[in-house]
Amino acid sequence: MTPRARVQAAIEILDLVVQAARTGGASADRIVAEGLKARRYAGSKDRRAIREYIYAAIRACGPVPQSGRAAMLRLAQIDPDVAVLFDGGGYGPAPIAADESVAEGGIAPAWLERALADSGVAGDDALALLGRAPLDVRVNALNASRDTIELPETGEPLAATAGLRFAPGTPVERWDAFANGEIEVQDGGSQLACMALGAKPGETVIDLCAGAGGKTIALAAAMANEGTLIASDTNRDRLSRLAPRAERAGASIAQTVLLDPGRELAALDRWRGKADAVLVDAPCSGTGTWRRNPETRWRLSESDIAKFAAVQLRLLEIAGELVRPGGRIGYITCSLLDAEGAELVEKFLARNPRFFAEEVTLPAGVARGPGWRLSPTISGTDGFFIARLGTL
Ligand SMILES: C[S@@+](CC[C@H](N)C(=O)[O-])C[C@H]1O[C@@H](n2cnc3c(N)ncnc32)[C@H](O)[C@@H]1O
Repeated sequence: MTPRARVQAAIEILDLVVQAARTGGASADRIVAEGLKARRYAGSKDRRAIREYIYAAIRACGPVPQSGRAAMLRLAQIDPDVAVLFDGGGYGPAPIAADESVAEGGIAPAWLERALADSGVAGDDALALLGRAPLDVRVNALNASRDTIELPETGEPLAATAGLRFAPGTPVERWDAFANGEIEVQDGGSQLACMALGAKPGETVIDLCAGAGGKTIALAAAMANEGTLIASDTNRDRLSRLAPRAERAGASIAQTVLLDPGRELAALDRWRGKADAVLVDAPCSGTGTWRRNPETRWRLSESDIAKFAAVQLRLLEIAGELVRPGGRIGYITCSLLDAEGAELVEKFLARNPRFFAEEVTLPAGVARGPGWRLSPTISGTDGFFIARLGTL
């Protein structure tokens, strides 16, 4: 394919991405994968180039663009190599008309950019949310150690004690060490967030929002596979993906418990007041993960933030019911909005005087209100808010 034909293919796939963002349809990753698969004539280099054009255009637009073409025209405004391909040549995009609408630039829709700035994320800190994410792995302490593991490439040690960083695109999932459960793909920020809970061998730990178990298997490693580790979630599909991952990692103590939305405590009743530690990796707006999913910023509306905060508060209350006196809650969101982080935890603490904020001191990050902040500029990781709440 010629470069201009690649740009035109990117525009067509972007149209679907934009439409899905407006209507709550499939993720950009899925649409791009399907769009590339459908273009049988595209070779591997073409596919890579088309994908890069698509994600560069997504990153270049702040608010949701009018169309795929408007998004690509925004990219053309800042990248002359793209602009020259709008020359009317065969299979390429039509030349740019004088009065054509071009998508707006920026970090995110204006209300969201303001909310981030109000939460102390502006300028370069905000821009870095749209950078390209590195590829981090966690060496699984159940099967290997960071100091002695032998891998096909040398990774850069991270602040997280078991973390190694590789260049994006490194085929770690094809390495023997991955198949053997010696390494897991996990952002360094997620690794630090798990460390904050301080799970120990022999404890009873509940990973309340376990999803497909990324953090559960890190907790099993921290617990040296000794104790009780409950992985619960309301989403059956995600939870069903946990068992094969846990098996590969040798995380034999992980037990899954499917929760009924609205009646979560029913299935967890036997651990009420008994857990040493509860991890609440709450559903959130995901503002800290735009490096991986940049189009998700087009899917958020102002009212979503209040809805997430209500769920987060409720999940903290559930965790409060599960934790034993003297136990602790680890609260994590991959959002940098205070409404889902510092302010949310303050609200929980005001309503639950039995709990208090414990000091979080991780090897990377900075204090933020009653908790801790990680971000691409602060810690070189995805953005997170982490709090550790002790109880009397
Ligand atoms: C940020 S994700 C968790 C990611 C996971 N811990 C990991 O490390 O891969 C949030 C999870 O919360 C779950 N969730 C949403 N509402 C819930 C509820 N009421 N009770 C438990 N889990 C819930 C979602 O299904 C989702 O899997």
